[in-house]
Amino acid sequence: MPKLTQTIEDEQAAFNAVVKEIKDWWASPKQSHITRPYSAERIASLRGPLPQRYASSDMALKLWNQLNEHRKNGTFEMTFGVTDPIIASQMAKFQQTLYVSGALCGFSEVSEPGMDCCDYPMDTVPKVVDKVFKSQMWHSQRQSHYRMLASKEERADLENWDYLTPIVADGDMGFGGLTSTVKMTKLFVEAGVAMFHLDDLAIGKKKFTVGQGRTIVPTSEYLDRLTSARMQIDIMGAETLLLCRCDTDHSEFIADVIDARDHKYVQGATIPVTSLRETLKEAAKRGSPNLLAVRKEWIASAKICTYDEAVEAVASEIEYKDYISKVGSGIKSLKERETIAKEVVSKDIFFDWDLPRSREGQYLYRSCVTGIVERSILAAPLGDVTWARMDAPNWNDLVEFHTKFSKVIPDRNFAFGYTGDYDYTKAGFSQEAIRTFPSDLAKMGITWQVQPIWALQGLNFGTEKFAKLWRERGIEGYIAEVQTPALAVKPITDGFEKPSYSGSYLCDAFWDTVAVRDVGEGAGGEIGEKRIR
Ligand SMILES: C[C@](O)(C(=O)O)[C@H](CC(=O)O)C(=O)O
Repeated sequence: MPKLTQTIEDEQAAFNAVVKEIKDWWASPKQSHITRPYSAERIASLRGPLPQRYASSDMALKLWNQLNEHRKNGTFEMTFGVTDPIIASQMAKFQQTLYVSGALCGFSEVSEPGMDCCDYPMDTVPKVVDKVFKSQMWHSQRQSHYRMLASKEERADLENWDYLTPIVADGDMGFGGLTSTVKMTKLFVEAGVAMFHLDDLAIGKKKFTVGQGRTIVPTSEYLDRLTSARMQIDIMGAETLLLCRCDTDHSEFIADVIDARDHKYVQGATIPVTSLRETLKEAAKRGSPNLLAVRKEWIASAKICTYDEAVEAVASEIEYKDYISKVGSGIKSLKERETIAKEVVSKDIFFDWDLPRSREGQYLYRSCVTGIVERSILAAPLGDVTWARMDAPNWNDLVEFHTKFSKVIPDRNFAFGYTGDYDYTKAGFSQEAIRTFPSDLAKMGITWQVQPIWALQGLNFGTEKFAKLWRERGIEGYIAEVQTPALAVKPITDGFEKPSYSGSYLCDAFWDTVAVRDVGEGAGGEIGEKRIR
């Protein structure tokens, strides 16, 4: 194998040039809001020798401009979840962006379908992004070819859609440890994604069906996840946007207590009882039919609360005030809180956060808007857009989150998901409030809004209706209810003068181009003047 012949000086000069290029790039307007915990030198050393150019960068810059334009004007983008290129092509007419939803991919893009538990392979969503992005390129290609077959005058009446709608994708929790997040990020960038989101949920613990809440990871692990993705984007020299999603709302558990920033939200037992784990084990042995009820009873009997609440319950009013002022607003671990309480509270405080731990080791967590704001603000400098995913459309929580966040980091672009089974009436929304909800959200800076799983309701519903029609009315029903109205749409969808959902003229053009040699001079030169066909 030949050795590289470069001198050490040349190698150093080339390295220094890359470092400078990275530093200049990070100072550019699109990058300057990001704070990295690593140096340009480190990123330069992690780069390979053949710099690549990624379409992801073009799409990210396009999305970034769209979002900032919305932010300036108080307007917003409304998109929905898609995994199918056919649906994506029609969305280009009304949506500025597309969303590749993990939940939808888990249902329809894998050989083992299932609930949104993030248990599908790590490359599932990137592969769908790749498929959809390639379809966008293909639609752009066939459209531009078709247009260039027409004269300038004719072109004015032809369809001219922007099929390159930036794709936002679901990266869930990064599908493993640091290296999985790195690999997934690489796949997303290579696939042409404009932005993807990473959340703070614990891997393998995304449950919806057992009547228990979600589990988040410690703040430090969430930040590491985002940093891993940011590092990989930087290694690739891409502009890809990172959406920092925070799923702390209504989370019931935290996977670990390694980060003191989380301690004030961890709950413990304030009565010395048998541990929850032992209690459940005993109940299972006895054949108790409802372990969830046993758990509920245990939680009530152990008087579960946070450490500060435990202090409040025992201390006098003056002692508690003293305790709170000594704790202050900085980070204080449980140990530090206990030391302060020992100093200022005359009575003993019993607090044990190990007693309520689950059999998987999770700690009980108390979610609140302040906690979500704190996490999101710590995460923000690693990403470009923020999404505090809510379990329900709670208007007060939404206002509190976005107002508090914006006081610390103004002008942020936020995302919001209209999750499929949100009950707006139950959440107190009037018909009028539902109507104005999207624009009311936009007033708080929520510029990117998505209905992630429309396909599960909308497509299912539409397919069921058509299946019934086809069974009952056959081709007569098809012609009356599908074909005739579809062909009546002007301009004809994806088809121009000759209805064709498949862009057959592009295929013809390949034949024409290759066959030019046999048909003689001139055919290939007539583009823009005269049809080849
Ligand atoms: C956005 C989401 O992550 C998805 O996979 O589409 C889901 C969607 C949903 O549950 O409606 C989520 O919000 O967690």
